[in-house]
Amino acid sequence: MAELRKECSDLRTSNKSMEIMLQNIARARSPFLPRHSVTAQAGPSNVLITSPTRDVTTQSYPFPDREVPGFYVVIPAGGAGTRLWPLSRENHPKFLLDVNLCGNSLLQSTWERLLPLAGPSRMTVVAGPAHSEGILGQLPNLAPSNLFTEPGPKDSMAAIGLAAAILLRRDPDAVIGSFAADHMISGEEAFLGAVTEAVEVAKEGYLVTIGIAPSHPATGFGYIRLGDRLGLKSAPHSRLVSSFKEKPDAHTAAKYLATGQYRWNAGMFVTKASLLMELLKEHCPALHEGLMNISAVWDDEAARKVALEEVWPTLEKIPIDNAVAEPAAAQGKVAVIPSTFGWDDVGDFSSLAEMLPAESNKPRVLGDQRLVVSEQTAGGIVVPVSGRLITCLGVDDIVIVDAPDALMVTTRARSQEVKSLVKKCREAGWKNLL
Ligand SMILES: Nc1nc2c(ncn2[C@@H]2O[C@H](COP(=O)(O)OP(=O)(O)O[C@H]3O[C@H](CO)[C@@H](O)[C@H](O)[C@@H]3O)[C@@H](O)[C@H]2O)c(=O)[nH]1
Repeated sequence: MAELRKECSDLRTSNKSMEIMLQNIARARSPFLPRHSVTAQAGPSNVLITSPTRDVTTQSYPFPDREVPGFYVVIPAGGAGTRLWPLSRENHPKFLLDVNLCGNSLLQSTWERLLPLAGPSRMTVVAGPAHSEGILGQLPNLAPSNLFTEPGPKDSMAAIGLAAAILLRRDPDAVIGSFAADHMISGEEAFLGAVTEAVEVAKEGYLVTIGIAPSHPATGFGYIRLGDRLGLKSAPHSRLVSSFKEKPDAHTAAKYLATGQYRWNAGMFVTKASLLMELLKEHCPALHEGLMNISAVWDDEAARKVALEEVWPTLEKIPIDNAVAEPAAAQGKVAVIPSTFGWDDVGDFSSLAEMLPAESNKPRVLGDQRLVVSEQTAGGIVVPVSGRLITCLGVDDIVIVDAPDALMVTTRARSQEVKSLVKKCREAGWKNLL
């Protein structure tokens, strides 16, 4: 018996070491994978994904004073973030990467930031089937029943609408807040304060967004024009949204900034689930009907599978901004909480560069500084991943990303266009590297 016990113990140790070894290998391959993650390759102790005992209702909740009762977090985790290729790949999209080498992926940081408000049982994620395993591996406290798997990308309205329709059936009074899985935020207290205020305004029957103070005339974001103050005691900063302006050109963006009346749209929406579905019914009735039909059978696995197969492909592909936010703003039903926390959608290598400390006449380095030797090369960003030495001379504002299997070189000004480079690689037959 003692021998058997020792054998079991040895086996457990070797499984454990195997897991650590595999995680270390994965990390050595890419330092941009987060520190804490249980993946399918992690070996036999990978029970989190299938374990029927993964029960969030029994988990401890360490932030009782921050909790907002009845508030549900929805994290749409879509898109591959191809502008960050070759760091991001189809199997490791931006939200699963630790892009600033802080130890957490963007998804994990999003989860931790919002957990105090909702607690694990009211945290939900909407994502495609290819990423379910990665998501559950990175978020061990996410209940599998709170991961809403969509068969294919249908843009943000269908993703957020699916979560809203399911949560509405679970809790008719649910207030939901949707927050992208792959954004960076600094000033977390200000962020939590803004969301808490947004919930108060949502309870008054508004679709509420959070407006970010713009720091430069960005062309990759939507803008929100501020309207009148709402005058709510519980939400002193709240204003009506006068209108949304999606991704203006540089000239128009500069004009917006000069007025002081615009905020960036960070794609954060807080609303009663019932209001979101009413607005959807009014402005996109077919999409509303499809989502209501799917949510009606969500808890029946077989019926859900059929509904997703039959209905999902027919749904309209439309962003939440166009589907409901813009038309509802014209009806005076959208409010904004202008806020001051730092925010970025880390959309490309140029915005990643902005997050790193600058040194004069040197590129910023994301990774091991010793691997980059440069002269007269200012303003750019170098990402050494492969481990080889990278040298540059006289190439200002350059972007170099040196992954083991692909090297990407561009300029900061053109880093938004990496997306089209990825498309070109696909056409050239390099699908396995994307
Ligand atoms: N699950 C899922 N999520 C999706 C899908 N499509 C988009 N999303 C998620 O919805 C959010 C917004 O989608 P994007 O496609 O990234 O939007 P965008 O063009 O960048 O513009 C929106 O976000 C900007 C801020 O990043 C805003 O400035 C802009 O006004 C707009 O709201 C992101 O979190 C993205 O992951 C989808 O098919 N499925």
